[in-house]
Amino acid sequence: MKWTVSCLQFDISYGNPSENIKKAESFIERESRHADVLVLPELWTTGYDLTRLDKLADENGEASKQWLRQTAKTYNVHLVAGSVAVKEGDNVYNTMYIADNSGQIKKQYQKAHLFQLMDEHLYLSAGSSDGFFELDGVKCAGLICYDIRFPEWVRKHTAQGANVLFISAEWPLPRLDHWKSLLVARAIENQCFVAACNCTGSNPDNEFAGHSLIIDPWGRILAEGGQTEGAVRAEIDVSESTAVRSTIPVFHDLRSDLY
Ligand SMILES: O=C(O)CCC(=O)C(=O)O
Repeated sequence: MKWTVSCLQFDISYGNPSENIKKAESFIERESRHADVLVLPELWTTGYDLTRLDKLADENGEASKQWLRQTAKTYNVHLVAGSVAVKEGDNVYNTMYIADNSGQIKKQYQKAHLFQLMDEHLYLSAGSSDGFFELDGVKCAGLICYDIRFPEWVRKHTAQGANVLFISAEWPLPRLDHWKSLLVARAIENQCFVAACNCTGSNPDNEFAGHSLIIDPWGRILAEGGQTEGAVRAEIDVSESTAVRSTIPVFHDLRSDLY
């Protein structure tokens, strides 16, 4: 399967969902002419407006899912729709939705690792189920930002066969070097493609790094954004992941008797 994948990196308007939805739609409208799969950043409707998140969060994700079904179908594109704040009962989750190009929701993933340095644990609840899904018969996983610091969590998904990792993030500029090194390492050690979408711009507390990346299973960077808004696009041939896994059979050679 060959896909053109595009990460839509943009400056998220703080606590302003209607502005952000308008901006995302115009990116999606333009980029759907060039790509099969589009990836959005983390918390792209609200940004990290944590103190108001309880009010801004989408009740059970109903509005987000409705928007996603319609948008994916209208533009005939698979959407890894970043993440949005979703309220379930008394809890708010950092939730990623994925829809295929027929408008069917394929997956919901709630961020498993909350980033204490940005106070996420005070305002959000951690999810506890995996991010594994399939699109066009391709095994994929969706993960969110801080999750990439947990190689065991990523490996859980690739051990289940995921050949493509989609990451949505609001990764701060001071740790841009970590962002790049961690993503390249996750691609190499898991012998998979990585498509990672980070936002640009800033909020009252952080400046964000942009530099969305698309990386192949050898760890080569196929496309990289800068610090300004735009689409970061590359064609990927998913079978390359299987080819690399048979050249260096890491998954076969794993010593699960030792660790
Ligand atoms: O791990 C990091 O340095 C950044 C993580 C982060 O910003 C997040 O999970 O929102």
